Amino acid sequence: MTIAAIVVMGVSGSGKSTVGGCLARDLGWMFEDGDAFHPAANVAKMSAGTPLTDDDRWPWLRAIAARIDVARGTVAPVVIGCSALKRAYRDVLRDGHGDVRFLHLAGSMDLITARQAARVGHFMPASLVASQFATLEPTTGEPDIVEIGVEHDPATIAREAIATFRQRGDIA
Ligand SMILES: Nc1ncnc2c1ncn2[C@@H]1O[C@H](COP(=O)(O)OP(=O)(O)OP(=O)(O)O)[C@@H](O)[C@H]1O
Ligand SMILES: O=C(O)[C@H](O)[C@@H](O)[C@H](O)[C@H](O)CO
Repeated sequence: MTIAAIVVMGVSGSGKSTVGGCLARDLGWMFEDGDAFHPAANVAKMSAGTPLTDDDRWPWLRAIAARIDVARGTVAPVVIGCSALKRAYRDVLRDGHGDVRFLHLAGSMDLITARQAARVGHFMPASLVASQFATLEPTTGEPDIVEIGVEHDPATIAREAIATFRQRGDIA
């Protein structure tokens, strides 16, 4: 089975863009930031400190699934950062194909809130991190998800993720 995408998932501030960039570079794959697929209204809402609803998220998730479908069609796999907080969201991205894998960047609310508060030039306020944790559904029972803690530096996390995906036979 050729993998179409590795989705780097986790709450806002968990390091999806940072780690996803390292991962894509190390694999020689393209990187896409899921934030770029949000309609402007979603970005405005988050910037104002209001969490998105399911209805806000469905079109965004479908747009990311469509990008994964392009990767599938062109056989050019992609790393995509997308919070994918609920199982139903992850199912939209899987789209029943069996060729999507997830890297879940897991960490404590304290650590991630501190990183988020220190980050500059991003629309997402640190005040939304708590709601991200409240929305995050456990990934247990989803064998296509590899979880790594965010205490390590991004390059180490990317290396560990590649070693694990290789060990599992997901990637060459
Ligand atoms: N493993 C890490 N160790 C130390 N700092 C990190 C790590 N990962 C990310 N950071 C820092 O934490 C902040 C948040 O990271 P990043 O923007 O990559 O998160 P994100 O999950 O993409 O966020 P969002 O979903 O809000 O776009 C950044 O300032 C980044 O430099
Ligand atoms: O599902 C959501 O609540 C949003 O998509 C957020 O997770 C943002 O995309 C991102 O994390 C902020 O940069």
